[in-house]
Formats: sequence, structure tokens, C-alpha cells
Amino acid sequence: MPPAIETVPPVIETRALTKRYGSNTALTSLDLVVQPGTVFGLIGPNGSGKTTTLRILLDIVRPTSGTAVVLGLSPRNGGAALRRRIGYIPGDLRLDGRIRSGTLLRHYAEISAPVPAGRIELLAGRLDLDLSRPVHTLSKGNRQKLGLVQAFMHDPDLLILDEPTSGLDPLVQREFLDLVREARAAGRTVLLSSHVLSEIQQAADVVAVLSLGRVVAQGDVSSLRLNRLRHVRASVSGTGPDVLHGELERAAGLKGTVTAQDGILHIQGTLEGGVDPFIKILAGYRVLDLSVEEPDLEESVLRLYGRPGENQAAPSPDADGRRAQP
Ligand SMILES: Nc1ncnc2c1ncn2[C@@H]1O[C@H](COP(=O)(O)OP(=O)(O)OP(=O)(O)O)[C@@H](O)[C@H]1O
Repeated sequence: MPPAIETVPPVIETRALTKRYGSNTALTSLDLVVQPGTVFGLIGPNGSGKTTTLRILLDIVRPTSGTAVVLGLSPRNGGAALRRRIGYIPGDLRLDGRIRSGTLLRHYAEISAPVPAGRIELLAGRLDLDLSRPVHTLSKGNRQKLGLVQAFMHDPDLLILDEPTSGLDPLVQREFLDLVREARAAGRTVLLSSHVLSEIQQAADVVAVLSLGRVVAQGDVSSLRLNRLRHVRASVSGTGPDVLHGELERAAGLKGTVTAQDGILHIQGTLEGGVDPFIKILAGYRVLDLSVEEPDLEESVLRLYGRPGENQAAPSPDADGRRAQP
């Protein structure tokens, strides 16, 4: 007989989670499953329900209907024992006071789970946070670093991070992503919300895309086509506008325009199928200028998946809970 396959319960499981604030519906029937040892990214435009989801998992707000289970417990009944196993940074982190950063963190450490000696200093060093500075003198970015140290310092089983890199410079963002990868390598689970697609792409194994309180797409990062939409602009010479436009439209899927001015062709538009064919066509001419930009997340979500409830391209999830590509 083959050995029995041990199934590990998810770290987070929500079923039909709905949250209404008066007449405003923040979440509609949200089903999320986060497996242990993964980094799960929650992305969506402003107001799509990310913060509400995370707050329900921490019992900061209560759902109107539906259920949530976190580390095997209901957030409502898990109490301090559950809270100690979670590291959390809120999206609207507010810290103030004359207390020094290091003193505040040691105070948090006394009331949370045990923090190994030297851990606060190590994390502060990696994130370049000065522990001797009073909190009220810290910049927004440095307060954010303090928030990150308190989330990571007790090596929690689950990290719930709401827009964790807001206000951080690129070097510190990179260090933060390393901390996330290390946590995953150590078997911890991370739920990360962001409205910055590139951050999620670098860190997450699985992503759920929220729009207007609903999951409009879910899957591994590469299976979602969000990362393939690009705005392009280029200036080339060596051919005519109609020839180039036809070529770019046919072979590279360009949606846009090619206009001629003083013998130079200006290309402007959007690519949905990757940049490689576009670049290869341009390479046949003299390229004077080129820019390729990631659109904002709202545009990506709406272009590829439509607004939830509309007659959009996002089909039903398949058996794995993923949505097929539109
Ligand atoms: N306390 C509240 N009272 C009333 N409406 C609220 C409250 N909190 C959130 N909402 C509404 O619920 C919806 C979802 O908000 P939520 O903050 O969860 O979204 P989000 O994706 O985290 O957005 P952001 O990226 O801007 O933080 C929004 O329409 C918001 O205005």
C-alpha cells in the first residue's frame, strides 16, 4: 500500500468572508487559502479590500458574515496565544512619543512572545534603524522600519504585513524582501498586501488579486498575466509609419499609434503579450529612444480582469482555485 499522504492544514482559510460598513461593501464572499511555508500576496487597487481582509484575520474588525481560521483557530477566540504567533504591521502604522526606538521595541518584546537576545539589534542593523532615536523624531520611513522590526522580532509563525514597504527606500526594500524570503525558508508563512505589483512579483509564491472586494484572479505570479501589460514609447527611423504600425500590430500585439515627424517615427501604445517581439522588430531599425513602463495596478487589473460583476474576462476558478487566463 502506498504511504498515506499527510495533509497539512492551511495557515489561513477564509470562507465566504463578507464585510459591509453600512451600505458600503468592503468584501464580498472572499475565499482565501494560504498554505504553510508560502508567501501569499494580496494585491489590488486602493479600496479593494486588502486592509479589511487583514484586519478580520487579526480580529481588529469582525466580518458581517463568513468565517476565518488562522493557525487552526478563529481570530475571535484565539486570544493572546494566537496573537503571539503572528507578526503584524498595519498599513496605517502610527507611532509617536519621546521614548527611544530601542526602548519601545524592548517593551513590545516583554509583552509579546519571547525575543532572542540581540535579535532587535540585528534586525535594526539590517534595516538601518537607529535604536537610540526618540520615536517622535523618526521620519515616516524610519517609523516603518520600527514597525517591521516589531513584526519580525519574535520569529512568528505567520507574518501579516499590510503595505510593508511604504516609505522605504529601495535598499531597505531589498533588505525587507530578504527578510521575507528568510522567513519562508525557515518554514514561516507570510501574507503580504500591496498595491505595488513589482513588490509582490519579487516576493510572493501565490497571489490573489482583489478588485472592489472580490477576488478577480488567483494563482502563482507567473500564471497571472498582470505582469505582461506594458506601456511602450519608442522613436525609430528607417521605415514608413504604416509599414511599422502593421508589423508591430501583427507580430508584437501593439495597441497604439505610429506617427511620423521630421523623418522620425514615434511609437506609443500598450503591449499585452510580453516585450520580446516588439524589441526584435525595433532592432531591425535605428532606435533613437525607447521606454517600457509598468502600468499602475488598477489599470492592469481592470484591463485584464475587468470590474467584478461586469461581463468581464475573468472566468470561474478551476479545481485548484485558480482562474484560467482570460
Ligand atoms: N471603517 C470603515 N468605515 C467605512 N468604510 C470603510 C472602513 N474601512 C474601509 N472602508 C471601505 O471599505 C473598502 C475597502 O477598504 P480597504 O481599506 O480594506 O481597502 P484597501 O484595498 O486596503 O485600500 P488601500 O490600498 O487604499 O489601503 C473601501 O471602499 C473603504 O472605503
